[in-house]
Amino acid sequence: MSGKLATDYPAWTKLQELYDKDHTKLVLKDLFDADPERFSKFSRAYDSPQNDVHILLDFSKNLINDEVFSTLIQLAKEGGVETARDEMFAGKHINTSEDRAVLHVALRNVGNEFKINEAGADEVQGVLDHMTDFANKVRSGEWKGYTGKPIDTIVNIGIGGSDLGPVMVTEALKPYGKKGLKCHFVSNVDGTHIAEVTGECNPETTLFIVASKTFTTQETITNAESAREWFLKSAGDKSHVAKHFVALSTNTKAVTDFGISSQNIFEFWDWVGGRYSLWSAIGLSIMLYIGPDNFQELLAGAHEMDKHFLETKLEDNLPVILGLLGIWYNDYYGAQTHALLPYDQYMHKFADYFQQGDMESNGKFVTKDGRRVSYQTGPIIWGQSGTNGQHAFYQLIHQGTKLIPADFLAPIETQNPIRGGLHHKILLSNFFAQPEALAFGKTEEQVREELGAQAENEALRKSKVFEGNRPTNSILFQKLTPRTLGSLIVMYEHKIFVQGCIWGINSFDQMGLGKVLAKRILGQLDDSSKVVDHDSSTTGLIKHYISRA
Ligand SMILES: O=P(O)(O)OC[C@H]1O[C@@H](O)[C@@H](O)[C@@H](O)[C@@H]1O
Repeated sequence: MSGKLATDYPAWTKLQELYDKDHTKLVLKDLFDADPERFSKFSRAYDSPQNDVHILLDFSKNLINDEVFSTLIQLAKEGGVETARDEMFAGKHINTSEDRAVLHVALRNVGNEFKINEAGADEVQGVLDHMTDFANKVRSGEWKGYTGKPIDTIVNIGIGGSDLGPVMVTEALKPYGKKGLKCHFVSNVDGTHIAEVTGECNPETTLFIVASKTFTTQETITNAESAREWFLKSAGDKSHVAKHFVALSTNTKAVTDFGISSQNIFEFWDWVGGRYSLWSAIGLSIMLYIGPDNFQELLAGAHEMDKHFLETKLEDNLPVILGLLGIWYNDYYGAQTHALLPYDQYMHKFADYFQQGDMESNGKFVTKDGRRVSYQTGPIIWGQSGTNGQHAFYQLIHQGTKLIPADFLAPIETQNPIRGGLHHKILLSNFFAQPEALAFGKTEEQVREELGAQAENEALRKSKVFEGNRPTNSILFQKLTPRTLGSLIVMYEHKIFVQGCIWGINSFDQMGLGKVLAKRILGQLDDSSKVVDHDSSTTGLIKHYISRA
């Protein structure tokens, strides 16, 4: 990552020329009519080395032709994606503002294939062993609560990267979860969240996992203190905390100050970014739920996709292709958003997860060398599982005025083949139908034929036209196994990397402003005479609150 501006690259300029010259001609119907081989040309199959993960990426329904595609690949070359990628894997401090390496790839370095020289990288296995030992004890019932009962409920207390990954993965891998083990996730500082969750827990059989890289995050520490208070109301003796509270953190001092025993700390390192941390100790709730073997599978799938990203030439490289297509719409077509639409109910938190993954990474307006960009960077990521989204917001994607590139994802095999697979066939028929409808729409002529005598009603006729030409990727994978999920997550992680690299921004830092202001305001909320140094709106709001609280 050079910190260069994307506009410095000749391919960037050439893409603008291609857009100006050709975008009116990039009509999917015509492109498919002109080339019967378009699907095979613009799709790529990924098969894992042991042939247990299959992912097909069909990107033929994108507004591209050969020249656009090859120029996008050229942009990746000029943008130094390969060099930056190699630097990341080698442990170079590519997070320049924080002078840190970016080594989530070291967390899933199965078999130590990548040689990484960075303090802590050689401790990864030790922490995994610690997690495995602990998970086995809890899952087998050997680990007992303060009254001698086994644990049947885990509560992960964390926010942002210390919450979203564990939530998303435990939901996605429910079929692999331990029956009878309940998992809760408390993130919001709104007391409602912890109160509702503890309301469902028995202190004798509940394990709290306090997940915080820094162990200073106000929401998490407040929730953890409240959980401890709730627990001690029943347990009485503080020495029981050790059986019911563990911590996942890089800040061991703050954890022991909190009262958690040093044996119950699962560590990680400053080169693990919060939004890339589910592979680290932050994944303890995942391991407890799906078991160490399945967690290992998740890591293996992640590692295999790392290798794919590292070793595959750019034009066949899934994260590179996804990243470049995103740039094409974001920077040339003016698309503001990108939708993630998994046709798998278990993936219902996938878009939420990548909302943070992508938007916190690439929502930046200065390059790594401090220049303001003159182009759009990270897109707004959103989405929902299909088919629910179809009955909510797809109308706007089909007939609205905005261009919304979307990724459709679906498993070939369902985990729940009820009624002879009927549900899954219906689900998949929608998965196939939507991108087709988005691409090819319905012309006024077709509407006229359908309407018969009513076709003379011009308003009615026009309202039924679907212009089509709305771009999508279709991603079909075999089955949502732990290994496949690991690969899918990493495919998107590296997509974000590719884009950040070309935009010249630092995808791995995060500067918080709201957090600092909130702390100052907290000290003013009890006394209106303390409400100083704000604009009149903020002052008015705080004083209104104080007068009525
Ligand atoms: O894990 P901790 O340190 O509590 O941070 C929790 C979260 O805080 C947010 O503001 C972001 O920076 C996230 O990336 C991070 O995951």
